[in-house]
Amino acid sequence: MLHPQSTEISFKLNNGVSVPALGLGTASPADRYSETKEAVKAAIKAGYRHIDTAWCYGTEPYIGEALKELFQEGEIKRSDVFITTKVWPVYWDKVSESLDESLERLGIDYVDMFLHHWPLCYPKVEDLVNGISDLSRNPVDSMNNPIYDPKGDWLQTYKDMEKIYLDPSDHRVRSIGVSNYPVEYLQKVLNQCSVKPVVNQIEMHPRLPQLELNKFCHDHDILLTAYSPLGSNGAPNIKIPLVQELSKKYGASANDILISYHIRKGNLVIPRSLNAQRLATNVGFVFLSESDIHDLDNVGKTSPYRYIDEDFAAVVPGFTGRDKVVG
Ligand SMILES: NC(=O)C1=CN([C@@H]2O[C@H](COP(=O)(O)OP(=O)(O)OC[C@H]3O[C@@H](n4cnc5c(N)ncnc54)[C@H](O)[C@@H]3O)[C@@H](O)[C@H]2O)C=CC1
Ligand SMILES: O=C1O[C@H](CO)[C@@H](O)[C@@H]1O
Repeated sequence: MLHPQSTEISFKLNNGVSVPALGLGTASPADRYSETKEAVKAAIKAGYRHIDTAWCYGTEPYIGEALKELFQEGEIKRSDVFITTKVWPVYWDKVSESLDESLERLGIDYVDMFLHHWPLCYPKVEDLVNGISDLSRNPVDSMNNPIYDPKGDWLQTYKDMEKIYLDPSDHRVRSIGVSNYPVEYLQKVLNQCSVKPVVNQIEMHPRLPQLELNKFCHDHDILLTAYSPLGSNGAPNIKIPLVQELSKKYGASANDILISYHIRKGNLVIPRSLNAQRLATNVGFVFLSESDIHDLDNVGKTSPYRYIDEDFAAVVPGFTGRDKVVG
């Protein structure tokens, strides 16, 4: 049976906006930020129409350069590409400023999706050397423990995003959503806010299948976006024996199996690569069977593994500690 490429599959967000299932991740390593420009151009030429970035990645200006050239060359127009950015916790109470900075760096006047990056609040601590907009990305005390803003209220960030989205004179965002939200936080948003998040972007792959969040989000018409689908740096998930087995069974790359796993479940997925050849070849969609999906879920069901595990996430229930994760 013939199947479309992963780049040709789209889903509908709960506000009616269409989103390509496969997006390009752009959390490039700091010493390779500038390569993001050519990666974005290569991805667009390979058929990608969805780019995931964030205020804190440092790659927005390079994505902006790529988009400018792609628009000038007539390769795509703005409405052909879905762009996501995110507000980082140092700007938990400066949502509008964060959005303006992102738009300026990206060289565009709206984003298709604007996400609350983490439900926590950092104080604004100056860091003129390694900071972002001269603020420390992850403020820590003298013992290297994360410090949080005592006046902070993570829900306020989402409420401020909601105001922007609902203001009929403000056209800067086409949809709003969240990232790294556990079920109880999503429930709080549903109880206290009027705009349902369109997505929850979370780490998800066979070693961290996130079955509880899948059920909750699908029951509430919230899409999940899988980050670190390959297992982040070095793509360790490619070596999972079952992934290798399915790769042989379907005559597809292990990368395609790991991406199709999410799309087949109706979720979005945003792998990262700076390699033009990989970007062009890893877009095959594999129509995995129900039993393949079940088996892939089982890889991490009993002993889930989280690759992105940073100290600051300790305040978000269930989101930290490699030994403590709930799949
Ligand atoms: N919302 C959030 O808190 C987070 C969001 N993200 C987003 O998700 C994206 C993807 O997650 P990442 O952690 O970047 O990791 P990933 O799981 O996409 O893996 C990236 C790694 O895989 C390598 N790779 C890519 N294709 C490969 C192939 N075919 N064979 C071998 N190696 C390959 C890359 O060189 C890189 O080292 C990010 O770039 C970012 O946009 C990532 C982390 C957290
Ligand atoms: O999006 C993100 O990327 C970094 C890790 O790559 C993480 O801190 C953040 O959630």
